[in-house]
Amino acid sequence: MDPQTKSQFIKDLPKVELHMHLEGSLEPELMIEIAKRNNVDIPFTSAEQIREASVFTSLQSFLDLYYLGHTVFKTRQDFYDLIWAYFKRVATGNLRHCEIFFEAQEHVNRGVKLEDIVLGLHDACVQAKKEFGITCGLILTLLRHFPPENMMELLKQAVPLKEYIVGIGMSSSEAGCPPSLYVDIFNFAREQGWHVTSHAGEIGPPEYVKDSIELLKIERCDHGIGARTRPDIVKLLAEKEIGVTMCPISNVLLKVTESIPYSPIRQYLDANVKMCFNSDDPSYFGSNYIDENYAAVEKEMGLSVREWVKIVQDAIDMSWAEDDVRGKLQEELDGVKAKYKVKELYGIE
Ligand SMILES: Nc1ncnc2[nH]cnc12
Ligand SMILES: [Zn+2]
Repeated sequence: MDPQTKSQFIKDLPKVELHMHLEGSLEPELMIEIAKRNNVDIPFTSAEQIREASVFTSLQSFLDLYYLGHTVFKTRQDFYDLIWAYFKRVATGNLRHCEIFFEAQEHVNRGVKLEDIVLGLHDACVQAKKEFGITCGLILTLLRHFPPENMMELLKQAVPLKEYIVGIGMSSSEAGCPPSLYVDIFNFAREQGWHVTSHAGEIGPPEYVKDSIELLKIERCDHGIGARTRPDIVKLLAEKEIGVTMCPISNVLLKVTESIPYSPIRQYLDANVKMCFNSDDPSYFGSNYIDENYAAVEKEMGLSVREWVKIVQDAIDMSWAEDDVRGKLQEELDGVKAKYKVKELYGIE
């Protein structure tokens, strides 16, 4: 495929995003606007200042700014506006389905009502399906910098809102927070019928990936790149079909990997680990959304057509979408394969 056709082929692929923190899509202009209308003091008066502050030396240096951004949110409308801005942006990049992390624990601990958050987000999801044909699942994401008891309290509060929440995730820094601390939390979440995933092996050691699989029984692994020095754990990911949701631009900007080719993308592809590419916190990482992550991987690594099809197929297979949505995504991927004669020219069914 010539480079121009290849780039169009990658744009045409139906995008499925499984690792995006809603609060990480807060563009600086919207942060300023919501802070003003809610009378929240933040140490910035312009979007430009926030962009200038968005240069990071580590995961923690990012989290410090990121959680400051959380403080502007108060009302149901705020959450609607935040997710709506994401939908509007990604609709232009052919996003078809997403499962989004929302970090209610920060907001509820500040006094915001969980119901306002969930219902504000849900309203926008309904509208996005109508207006853009985008489907969205909401993942209530627990934060490791709060104690497990606080996580459990939030999960219990979320039970009556169960129908609006597709799964439970866990993020924030892994430092000093091994998966073994959260066994009861994940047992409770699974008992409620929620899907479960967790950040593991972003900055944490390989054992955190293994323990998240074996103790927390995660269905997919967010980042998961920390397993790369342990072939036995990479094999476990492949054998148990635990897909990893990779975030290539995030890993480079947070100094987790030296560059995109130095992440384990090639290693995991060759080991037949399921994986997909995602944006993590697009607004804080130079407004690089999922389509820009796809383009960056192609620019740095030049994956084959076969591998690109696998990435999107894996994302569909890893998703927690209902069967009808999954069927529609499959049809769209098959349509792109037919358009580019992928079966005839590249031998992929
Ligand atoms: N990259 C990341 N790692 C852990 N927690 C996060 N929350 C938002 N982005 C995150
Ligand atoms: Zn993340």
